[in-house]
Amino acid sequence: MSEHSPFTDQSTADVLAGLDYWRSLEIKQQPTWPDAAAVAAASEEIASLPPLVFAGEVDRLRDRVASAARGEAFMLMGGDCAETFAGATADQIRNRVKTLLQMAVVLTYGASMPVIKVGRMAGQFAKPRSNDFETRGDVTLPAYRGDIVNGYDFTPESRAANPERLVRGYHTAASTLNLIRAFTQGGFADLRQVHDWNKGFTENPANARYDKLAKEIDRAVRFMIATGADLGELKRTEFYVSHEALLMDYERPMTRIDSRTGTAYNTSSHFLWIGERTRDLDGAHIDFLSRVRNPIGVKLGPTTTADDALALIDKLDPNREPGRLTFITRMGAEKIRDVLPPLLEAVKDSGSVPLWVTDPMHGNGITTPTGYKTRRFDDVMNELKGFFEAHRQVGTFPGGIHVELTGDDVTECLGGSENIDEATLSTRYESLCDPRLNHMQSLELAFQVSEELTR
Ligand SMILES: O=C[C@H](O)[C@H](O)COP(=O)(O)O
Ligand SMILES: C=C(OP(=O)(O)O)C(=O)O
Repeated sequence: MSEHSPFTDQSTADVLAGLDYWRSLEIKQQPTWPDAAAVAAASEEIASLPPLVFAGEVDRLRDRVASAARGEAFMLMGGDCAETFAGATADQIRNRVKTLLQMAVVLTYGASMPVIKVGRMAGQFAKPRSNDFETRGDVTLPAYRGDIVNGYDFTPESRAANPERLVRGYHTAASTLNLIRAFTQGGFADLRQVHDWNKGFTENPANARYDKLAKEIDRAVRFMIATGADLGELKRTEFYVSHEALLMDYERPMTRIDSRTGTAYNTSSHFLWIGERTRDLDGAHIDFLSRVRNPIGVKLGPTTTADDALALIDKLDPNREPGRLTFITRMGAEKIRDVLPPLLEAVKDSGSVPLWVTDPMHGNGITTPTGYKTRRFDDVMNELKGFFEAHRQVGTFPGGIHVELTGDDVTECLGGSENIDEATLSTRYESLCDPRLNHMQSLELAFQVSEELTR
């Protein structure tokens, strides 16, 4: 079995053998399952269930990512930090899709180019953690690793990793994706309706500063409708899903050989990313994802060197395939202006054209004295601005944003036009892991990014 292989000219047996090569490598952030036989049975069951996405859709997204990397489109990726099984309700899924659609309209105007909409949804159930254990008082239990692994309740039973959750994760992803497809193809995404929702946002006096931009968008949308643009096209929209490819007992059985090409596709999602904690060059996650055809993202934190970025390109995109690789930078507002430009320079000179996306959330976490994990809206915006500045400085294209958000009126991040303060956090803090922007904060961010894009 080869250590690393290109996609072409391989027998099915070789492709399949390659998909298990990661088992011989160091692997991070996996749960300790109490019952190996039960995990094997769950993985086998998942392997027998239908794919969640079709390889042709994955190919189309790769083309879209390629166009964004060339500066001809902009990517919007967003959703929960950790999706939960209980949260896979019609209302919550609708609110998230609605928020992303609203943001996309605003960004489309700012970028004057198509926006690729990707929900961090239908599979974002596994979480990497800083510590394997959590202590409350004198009780220490395994950390919560996402609903696909264990429960959030702080009891030994709930925190034990339970392989039955793997199968439930599949079914919850399936029903979530089914509703997303219904919403985005069945009329809910109608541009005229989305535009009306956005009017609600800017009519709120708290958002008066966006009035001018909102009026310009209004004129542009009305012009488009008046030109008689294809009404069918206004009603539907392309929408993709993504999640962190973390939990191998789920990702491996969801990876199948495409009958059209004989190559491997991870059919759990259109787009998959590798997290900051699992992107070791010689580790299991990088090897496994180097062998699937999906467009792949890699998170790059503040310690990333130019050599790291170049080595990741060689490993994940040896053929320099357009749309294959996305770098999602999450440097922190204080560091991005220093750390990002040298990376952009080095990669620019390498001949490879990855899509550059900013995640302004993960480098800006703080914990309040009362114990709430939160982020300041101003820090998030500061990192976003730093991202645009760095690209302007180097002459590369700032191709997208990746944001933890929800469509609900939660109080998890500080600031924004509603001025959420520390005392308010407790009123509706629902995230089981990291804090998300709420509906209003998400739209406000879209307006500010749109302003940045029009510059
Ligand atoms: O979403 C990202 C990580 O899973 C999260 O930041 C880890 O949080 P922790 O440091 O509380 O484990
Ligand atoms: C864990 C995440 O991010 P990072 O790997 O950048 O910390 C995440 O996006 O959920």
